[in-house]
Amino acid sequence: MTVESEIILEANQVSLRDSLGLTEILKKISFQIKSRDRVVIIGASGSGKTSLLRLLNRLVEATTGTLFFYRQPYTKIPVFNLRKQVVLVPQEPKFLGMTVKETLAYPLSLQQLPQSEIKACITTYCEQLHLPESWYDKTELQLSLGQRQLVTITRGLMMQPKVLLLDEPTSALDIGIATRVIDVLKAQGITVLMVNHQLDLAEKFCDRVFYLQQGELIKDVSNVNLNWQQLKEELITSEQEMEQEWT
Ligand SMILES: Nc1ncnc2c1ncn2[C@@H]1O[C@H](COP(=O)(O)OP(=O)(O)OP(=O)(O)O)[C@@H](O)[C@H]1O
Repeated sequence: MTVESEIILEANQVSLRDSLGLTEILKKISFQIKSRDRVVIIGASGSGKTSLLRLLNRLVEATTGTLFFYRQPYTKIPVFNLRKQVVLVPQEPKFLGMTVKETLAYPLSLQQLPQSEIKACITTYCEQLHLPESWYDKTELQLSLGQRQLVTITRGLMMQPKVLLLDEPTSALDIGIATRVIDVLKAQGITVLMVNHQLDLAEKFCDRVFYLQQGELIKDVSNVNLNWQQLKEELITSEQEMEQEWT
């Protein structure tokens, strides 16, 4: 087996209920993620996209079913080790009172990397993503949502994870910066699962689509079978149906 076809993540009949056990948020989801897969998760609002990423980052626990990381059940892996390798970039990043530079350095200092290496890493990745030095001493209150997103994407990449989970990472970025982010992700050959409503952008980057509907994974399509136009139309219809249900 080549490294490219190695299975990194696996979900086997995974379900998730809310904390009160009243609602089934994700229903018997199964999939395998191989090295270098670039998956976009789509679906109408409330279909479970963010919940799936949170589950994969172990911010919530599966109610039934099993998740595996390199064939090891999630429950057997210390959370800190898992989160070092399966990194989540949330939609609304928080810096917990730290400056940009401290935020970028934090995960690497937890791994006890020498300061000189951390500094070099920050410089390299900030240059690649065009994150200006003038932001280094700013706090989250001094940055826009898009700027904060760029900082947390940079931090996620700096951790060189096995899998990067991105929750609408480019929703507040202008198209030029968003495209640059996508180009860098592509160049790094990183394995990615991203929630993204901007399907035109996802089309440039992703080679696999997970389609969620009311917590069910109703489609898992890759490469040759991908018809982006059809998916866009289906998604619009699904979103309209969901809106009608709400009103
Ligand atoms: N902690 C929770 N407790 C109860 N219900 C929850 C919780 N988290 C999510 N949900 C419910 O689970 C469903 C899926 O939510 P989720 O945020 O995963 O959807 P989504 O597809 O990411 O939506 P959007 O596109 O609007 O961000 C929603 O109906 C939501 O109300």
